[in-house]
Amino acid sequence: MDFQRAPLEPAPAPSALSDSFAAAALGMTIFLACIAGTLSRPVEFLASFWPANALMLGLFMRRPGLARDPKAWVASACAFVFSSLLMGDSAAAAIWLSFANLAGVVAGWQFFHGIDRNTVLLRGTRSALFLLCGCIVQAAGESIVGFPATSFLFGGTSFSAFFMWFSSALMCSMLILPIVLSAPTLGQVRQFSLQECVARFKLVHLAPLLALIACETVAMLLGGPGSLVFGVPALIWCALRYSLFSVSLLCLAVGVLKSYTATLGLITYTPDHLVDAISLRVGITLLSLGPLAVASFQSVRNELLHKLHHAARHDALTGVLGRNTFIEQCAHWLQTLGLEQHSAAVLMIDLDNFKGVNDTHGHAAGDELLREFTRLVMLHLRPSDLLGRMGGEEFALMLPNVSREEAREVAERLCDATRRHVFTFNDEVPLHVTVSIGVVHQDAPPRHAMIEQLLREADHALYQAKGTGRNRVVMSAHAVY
Ligand SMILES: Nc1nc2c(ncn2[C@@H]2O[C@H](COP(=O)(O)OP(=O)(O)OP(=O)(O)O)[C@@H](O)[C@H]2O)c(=O)[nH]1
Repeated sequence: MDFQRAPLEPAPAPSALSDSFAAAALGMTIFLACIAGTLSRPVEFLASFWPANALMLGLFMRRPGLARDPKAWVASACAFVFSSLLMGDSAAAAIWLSFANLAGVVAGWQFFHGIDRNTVLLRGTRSALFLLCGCIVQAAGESIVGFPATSFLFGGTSFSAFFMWFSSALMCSMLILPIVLSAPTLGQVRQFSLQECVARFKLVHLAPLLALIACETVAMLLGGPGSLVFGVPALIWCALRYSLFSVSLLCLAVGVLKSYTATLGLITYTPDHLVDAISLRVGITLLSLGPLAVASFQSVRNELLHKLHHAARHDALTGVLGRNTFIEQCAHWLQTLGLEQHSAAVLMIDLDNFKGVNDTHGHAAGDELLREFTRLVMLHLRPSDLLGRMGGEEFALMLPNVSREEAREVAERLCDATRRHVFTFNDEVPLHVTVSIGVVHQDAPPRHAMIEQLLREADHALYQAKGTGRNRVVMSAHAVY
């Protein structure tokens, strides 16, 4: 499914102000990236590391609405031209080079535009392969337009100019794009809790990173052509343990390190060392492909496992705990917190004459009623309360640390709220339903108290509520010993 071709999701329509702000922010980001890239220029040749184009393409892929906004293109074009002029290029060179940069982004955007969004955002099993192809297309786009300018400006053959540009663009895209695509959203950053992170941290989590540092140190000390891949096992280990974003950052760090240490070994990124420079850049590009493929595969797998785990533990219709999970969690509470002599109440809740709803309004309406009823109940619960669907139209609720009176009050409130609530299905006739509730309360549940016993007592009370006319709460007189 992940490689199925489908248009990217349309972005929500932002306001004109936020549109302009986004375009201006993009222009400023591109400008700064261009300045940073220009600083990596060897004398009399193109920059050896140029992150601006991949950054622009990545932002477009993350926010497709931006790519459809002409203001974003104008802001980026201005950023390319002004930064080039600022760094001393002639007007003709600035315009030509900027045009080449934009041509690469257009080519990359055209490639990724029709691909399934999960695949584009590196959450598909074939994402890494699509990423490589997209980077090749982007690099080809900019180098085809830009290489005549290079040989014109800096001399050398057209052949060397093309391949120098192509290999540099390919490496930059492969190192920068995954970072932009997997970077956490603002919402995720806001949710991030440093305290939680520190609490979960174990020294063993650092092992893959330390292994990578060790491998790269040995690679630097030993040198030689094979040293390019010394870090691969450690990078794969990182890909198995860390998030895709972290792995992308590590690939960038390793790529930049390799690129830099090669210059100490006297490779220069000019046509003087054409073959070595191209070979190294393609090597770095392919080096990060493996870890990125593993990391994106891992993120797909983790997401699926999370969904599977959630589906196994929750009721598919209402989203509350399933029967087994409810019993498991209540048992856990009794075994742990119950030891500290807390009190607890268990409520069995059953909609009255639900069969009539199904018969009169249809099964779909019955389903919708169950969903809405669940939402209604949830409004009256504390975060520590547990709600589970025991089957059909029967729910169980565990209220930890409540007195007998409080438990009765909660049950009465639920009964009352259900009676008053108007259920509607697809604008049809409004419907009123009632609920019967059986409650068992226990002061200081004994250690051996079984949730099954409590449920049985609550069920017995529910049976009495049904037998005495429904739409009521019955408190069990029994306690579990
Ligand atoms: N729509 C829908 N109906 C369900 C679901 N699960 C069980 N039912 C129906 O719920 C109805 C329960 O009927 P009964 O056990 O007779 O209960 P009741 O009609 O509520 O009567 P009392 O409990 O005695 O008040 C049956 O018709 C089941 O088919 C479900 O997931 N969705």
